[in-house]
Amino acid sequence: MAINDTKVTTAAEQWARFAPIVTGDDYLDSLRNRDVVVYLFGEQIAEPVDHPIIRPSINALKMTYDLALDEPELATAWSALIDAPVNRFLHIVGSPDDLVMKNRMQRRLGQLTGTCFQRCAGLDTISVLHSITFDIDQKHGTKYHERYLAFMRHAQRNNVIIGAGMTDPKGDRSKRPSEQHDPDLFLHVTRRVPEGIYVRGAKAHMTGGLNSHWICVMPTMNMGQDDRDYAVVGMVPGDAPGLTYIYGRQSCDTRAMEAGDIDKGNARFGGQETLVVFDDVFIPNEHVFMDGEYEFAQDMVARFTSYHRASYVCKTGLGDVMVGAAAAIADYNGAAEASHIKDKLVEMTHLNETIYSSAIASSHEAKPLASGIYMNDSMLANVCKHNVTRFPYEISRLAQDLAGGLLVTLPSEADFNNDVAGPLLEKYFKGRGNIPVEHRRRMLRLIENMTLGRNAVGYLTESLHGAGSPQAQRIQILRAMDVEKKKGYAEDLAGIADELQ
Ligand SMILES: Cc1cc2nc3c(=O)[nH]c(=O)nc-3n(C[C@H](O)[C@H](O)[C@H](O)COP(=O)(O)OP(=O)(O)OC[C@H]3O[C@@H](n4cnc5c(N)ncnc54)[C@H](O)[C@@H]3O)c2cc1C
Repeated sequence: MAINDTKVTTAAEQWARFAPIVTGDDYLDSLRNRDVVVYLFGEQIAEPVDHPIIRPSINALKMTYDLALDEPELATAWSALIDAPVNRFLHIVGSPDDLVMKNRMQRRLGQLTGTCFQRCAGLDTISVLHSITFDIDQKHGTKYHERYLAFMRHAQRNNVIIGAGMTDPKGDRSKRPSEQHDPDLFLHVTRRVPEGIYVRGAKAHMTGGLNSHWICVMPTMNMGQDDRDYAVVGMVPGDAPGLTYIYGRQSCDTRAMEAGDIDKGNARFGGQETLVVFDDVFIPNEHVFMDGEYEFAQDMVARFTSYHRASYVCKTGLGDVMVGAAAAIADYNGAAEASHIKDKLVEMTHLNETIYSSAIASSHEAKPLASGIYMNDSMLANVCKHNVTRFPYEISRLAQDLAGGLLVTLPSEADFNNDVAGPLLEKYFKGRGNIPVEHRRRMLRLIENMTLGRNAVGYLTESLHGAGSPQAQRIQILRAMDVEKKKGYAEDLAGIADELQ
């Protein structure tokens, strides 16, 4: 691939194009008329904001702005950096309480949207950058922390969304970045000029990338000396020249193109993942926060996962919706009073609250780092995320149990609107008492949406792989579990003297 001579722009020029966002509608406006290259179903999309498949994902992010106005005590915080209140998704965590409040807000947004609202990875990125830039400066005498704070002042004043581009395509998993057959399988620096750097490669599965104002690129794994050019962290505007977004398909996504809103299951809200390709994208020095300090990549990933694995508490908000949906459909079916139904709702709640408790505990147990920021307890954050890789699947199984087979055999909205088929369906799909058939259909479609359809991405598979596949948590738990110390407790109580060992 030839090197693009994309125009060198300064950080000031990049920020000059932003206007402060206050309301959810301001946010929608901020995404309009951007010069972004987006492919979906083999076509370039002129205006993503108005596309029926994309719009629900934008609505979910919009909710993070709406909530800040509706429930400011939950979704805003005071920023010492600009001496003003800021959206909690841009707040630099100064205490364990900040992390607890963040978790509460995440659960609330899960309840309101029933999907991934796409802003947590960005928040966790700005948290980890605070301490990593500080630590690199301490060792190398660089100026990354100052640059980071300057970026954050702009970000907070303009109330922007930052997406996290950590996961590279990775090619052959057994090989390091510098060993891949194609050097672009991990994002890397291709050129350094006095004003900044150029990066090439791609970031995979990027949540809300297209809906973000900035994308932070950062390493996805530990790096060695030969991987120097891959050890790069920088902020790229979401509409930077050289970026191409290729939209990820979701199960049942074309239902968003159909008439009517019932078969969509959750017509208003959805998630979004894209492959984001960087074709020699320029990053001005002011927005470069790591360039070649490969020995910090491992710490950066470990700290990011400490924050981000606790952020999966958001799935408890979706779990609340699932418990509610399961209880409602049992009620509509006339089975709500059965003892096994109540017991299954108890089981779902128990699983959901177990996730919540590990996340909240991890935040309460947060400790300060050298830069002054607080970080979640890593063991408990990993336990939280590991629970999330399993419990939503069991919660979904129980919701499907209570829903009955109609969950997957219910005819289409078009058939319900048909003059002949419609009345037959109304007659034969009547449930309990005066509950309208439409209520039953809507609740079944919501459960379908979250366990088999578009939002199963956010509730199930993202729960499995997002922030690292299950094995990544087991490795962290293994590292931190200190079995030798625990053997000591047991041997002490068992009366096994040192001299016998
Ligand atoms: C819905 C969704 C949203 C996401 N959002 C974001 C985002 O916003 N930003 C972002 O940066 N990332 C995001 N991710 C990416 C996520 O972090 C990765 O999916 C995750 O780290 C796993 O990587 P992978 O998908 O490449 O799977 P793979 O690496 O291919 O893993 C597949 C399996 O192979 C195993 N495996 C992989 N490598 C090895 C090895 N070397 N040795 C032994 N076993 C191995 C894994 O344990 C796993 O079981 C998202 C993912 C999903 C599904």
